[in-house]
Amino acid sequence: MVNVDDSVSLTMSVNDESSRSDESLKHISRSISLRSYNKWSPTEHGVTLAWRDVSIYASKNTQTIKRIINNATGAITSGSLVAMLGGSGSGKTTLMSALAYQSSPGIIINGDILVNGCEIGPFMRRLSGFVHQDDLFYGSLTVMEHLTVMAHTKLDRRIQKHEINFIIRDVLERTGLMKCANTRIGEDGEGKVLSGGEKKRLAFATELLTQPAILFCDEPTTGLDSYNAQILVETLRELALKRNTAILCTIHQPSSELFAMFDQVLFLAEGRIAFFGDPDDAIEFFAEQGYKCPVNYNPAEYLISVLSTEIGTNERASQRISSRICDFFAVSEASQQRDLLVNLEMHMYESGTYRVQDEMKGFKQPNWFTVFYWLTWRSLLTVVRDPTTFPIFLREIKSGIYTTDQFYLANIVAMLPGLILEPLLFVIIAYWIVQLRPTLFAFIITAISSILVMNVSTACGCFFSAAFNSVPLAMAYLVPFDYILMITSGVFIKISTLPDYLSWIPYFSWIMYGNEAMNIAQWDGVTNINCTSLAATELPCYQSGDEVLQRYSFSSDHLYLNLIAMFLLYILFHLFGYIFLCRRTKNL
Ligand SMILES: Nc1ncnc2c1ncn2[C@@H]1O[C@H](COP(=O)(O)OP(=O)(O)OP(=O)(O)O)[C@@H](O)[C@H]1O
Repeated sequence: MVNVDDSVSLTMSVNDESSRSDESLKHISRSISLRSYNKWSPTEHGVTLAWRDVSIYASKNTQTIKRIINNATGAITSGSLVAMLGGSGSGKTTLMSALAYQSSPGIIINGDILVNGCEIGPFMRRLSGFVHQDDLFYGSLTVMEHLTVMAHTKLDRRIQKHEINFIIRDVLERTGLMKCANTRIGEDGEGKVLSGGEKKRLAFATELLTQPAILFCDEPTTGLDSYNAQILVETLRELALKRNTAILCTIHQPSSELFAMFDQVLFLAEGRIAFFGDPDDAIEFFAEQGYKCPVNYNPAEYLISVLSTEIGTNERASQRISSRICDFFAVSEASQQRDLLVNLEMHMYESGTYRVQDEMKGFKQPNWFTVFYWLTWRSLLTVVRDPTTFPIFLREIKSGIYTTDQFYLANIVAMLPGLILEPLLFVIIAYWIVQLRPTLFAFIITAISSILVMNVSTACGCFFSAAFNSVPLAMAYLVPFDYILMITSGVFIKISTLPDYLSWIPYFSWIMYGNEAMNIAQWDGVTNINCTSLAATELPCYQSGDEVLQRYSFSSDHLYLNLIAMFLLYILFHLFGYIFLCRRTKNL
């Protein structure tokens, strides 16, 4: 175990060996003073996120592997606001996702990524927040409703209700959203809803609920005008300073003012680091390489354009330029300064035996039923106000807010009231208009059968939606499946006349079960059907209810079996739906 004194003396010895300037010593010892090394406690002492020789590959299949990041080394410390810049496709999102432990399936990462001398792992979900470029929300909820659900599903279970309310108010104030607390989030293209800037701030507010030690933001200013972009970066700066949070943002073409607001800037070119240091030093470094930013020019835009690969005739020449700049940076003073900090972290990693669990076990997940309750509440609001979308579920599952079973059950429970009330209302109205059998028993069986048919149909829909990735594909299978079950429901074909190889199909037809149960309720025990009004027609005359049932190959003995069969089909479809949903979230 390494203690504070060891770490400081280690800094000194590293410093002596490398004969670094006083300034670099000051820089390093500033980060050391933020924490002690005899206990792994990023939430208490702040974080240093360091990565060394990180290469990232994407594999489409076993034959094709593409290198996206090439030997990147760097570190960010608590309280600093760092921007990652580079041309489109230079690897910003890929590197940031890897640092946040949020890489997609098929991405291979080589190299070391450490938080306070510990290899990153699933604990990053607790320790960090990730603000995605595209804001996905349940548009039918208000800002307050959204934050309430998120707070109850993300925060420690021991936090009291009044404390949760205080935390929500605090993040609303911090992000300037107090005035729109009761505004509907809304979908794009709707009337009076949150603006783009407010939605972006809501995405931050959601992440800030857990007070993350590290915050990753993927292009937070994209889509905002320069005024809103500046306000947002100011909010981030304040957060870094006051809460000691380490913040890493990827950013596209920031204005000169925005560029100067970052503590450090990291330039990527074709997966390599072209510069990492102060914004002013970046301008100076590029000028030393012969790329002096012209007066009245936006420096970030100019430096990115120097590093960007021009497609076409100049492609090779521009690749050579960016590669040369990366080579120069690798041996520059700024790079060596950064390496000191990274090497120290690596030393901690190699010699320390930190117990990540000690820090993480202090956190108590909200209990299963609390999460289930809040998801059900959100689903109910959404069902009543607006249907929802799948991408939000995938994102929230990926960030570990809840589990698939909680989500699936919550949605079933939220749908139930509608799926009971709707068929019940239909039966109450239609039953008496059509003048069906006027007994309470017949009425109850008809109502129960209708409710079960409706629920099994929805369960079947859930199963198909979970099993297929796209609506058209799900429909391509669902529609013929539905027709087959309808045809074999007993109304169109006498079931006993089906050929042997098709005779099993009605067993899967909940429409047949519902139809048989309702027919039994109407005809069982009827003995005297009056056929006089049919005399003039050629329709056959059935004298008793039994004869009617036989006409459809139904049997009055099957009444309760039909109801049980529909219930079993309901369970079966939901079970398969759940299994397929789990399959789709397995590799997230
Ligand atoms: N899973 C993947 N499989 C194959 N290639 C990938 C994968 N992810 C990223 N890439 C490729 O890696 C390169 C870098 O992508 P990345 O999204 O990290 O770039 P970026 O700098 O964030 O770009 P932009 O600014 O346009 O969002 C791109 O060429 C992209 O096509």
